[in-house]
Amino acid sequence: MDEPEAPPIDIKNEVDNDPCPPWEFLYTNLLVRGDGVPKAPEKSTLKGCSCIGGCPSDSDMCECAAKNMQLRSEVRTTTGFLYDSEGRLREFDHPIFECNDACACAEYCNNRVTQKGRRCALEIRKTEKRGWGVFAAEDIPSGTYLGVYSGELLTDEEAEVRGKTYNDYNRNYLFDVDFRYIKDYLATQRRKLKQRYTVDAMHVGCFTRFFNHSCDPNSMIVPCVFGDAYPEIPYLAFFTLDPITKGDEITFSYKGDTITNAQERQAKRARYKAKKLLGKKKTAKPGAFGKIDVPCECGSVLCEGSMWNLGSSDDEESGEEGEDSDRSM
Ligand SMILES: C[S@@+](CC[C@H](N)C(=O)[O-])C[C@H]1O[C@@H](n2cnc3c(N)ncnc32)[C@H](O)[C@@H]1O
Repeated sequence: MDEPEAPPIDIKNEVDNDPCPPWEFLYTNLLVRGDGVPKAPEKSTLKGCSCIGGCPSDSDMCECAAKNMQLRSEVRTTTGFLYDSEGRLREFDHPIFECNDACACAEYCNNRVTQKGRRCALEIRKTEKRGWGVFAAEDIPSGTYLGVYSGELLTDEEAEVRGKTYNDYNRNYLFDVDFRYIKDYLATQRRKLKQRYTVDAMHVGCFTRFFNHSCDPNSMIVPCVFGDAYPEIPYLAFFTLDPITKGDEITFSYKGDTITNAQERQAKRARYKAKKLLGKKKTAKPGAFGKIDVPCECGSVLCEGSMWNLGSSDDEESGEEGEDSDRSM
């Protein structure tokens, strides 16, 4: 995935003398497929729309717009595409089906956003307690595409083996691709989920491998599919949830429990502040999958004390359904 308009990413460290993060990985925006993972779909297997010029997002006449609608069970409040006319994501709860190489529509179609790459300015900076992190180098509106979680695409079995080793070193770059929508979508095509996949950004990846966890994140991953040849292997696309101010750290939740509605997020913060829960952290227990028992240092008012899903919660706000992954990040 080329990013012709992506501004360079500066690396800064005002914490200690490390000149840059350990550069122990190959930099790419692509997924490098491991053993047992199917090859990227041939163009001939992709299904596209037959729109001329830009796709009409307010009409189901566009096959791609219809695809974006079909898993949205709730009342339609918006038209077909998940992007607005500025290319900002306006709904975070659904997989994105972007127009692809098999579509007849033009390059300027509103339904081609992540494939054009990052446009916002970012920095990688050392933090006091969370290693290196990613920061905004300009104000960034909500719904802005940030980048893709690239890396080695592994079968679940291979990831399980690697995860045990990574946990010994206290660093984990595995992200399970087990979004809720996948089974529903495959069912619409009379297919069953046969294999689960994980992206490993330890040895191969891009700046997104430096996103730290927060219990009150300002970005999240939304699965993005180009064509439907392999809906079980979407790109993991990061979008800002809230407007982000220049200098803020950009984070996501490793637990996949992100509240996508802005008012609900605000209301939860207000509840936690009112109850003076700041500083009252849960004790991190050993993970159900042998995950690292590292205390969370996100510092947010919603901090739950742990970066990972560690089994049952005794928190008064427990019961929120996990959305993405519960084995790795
Ligand atoms: C995907 S990496 C993120 C980049 C990492 N900070 C680095 O320097 O390479 C995940 C690791 O970052 C650290 N980390 C991320 N979020 C954290 C948090 N909220 N509190 C403490 N450590 C965190 C943990 O060591 C975790 O295993």
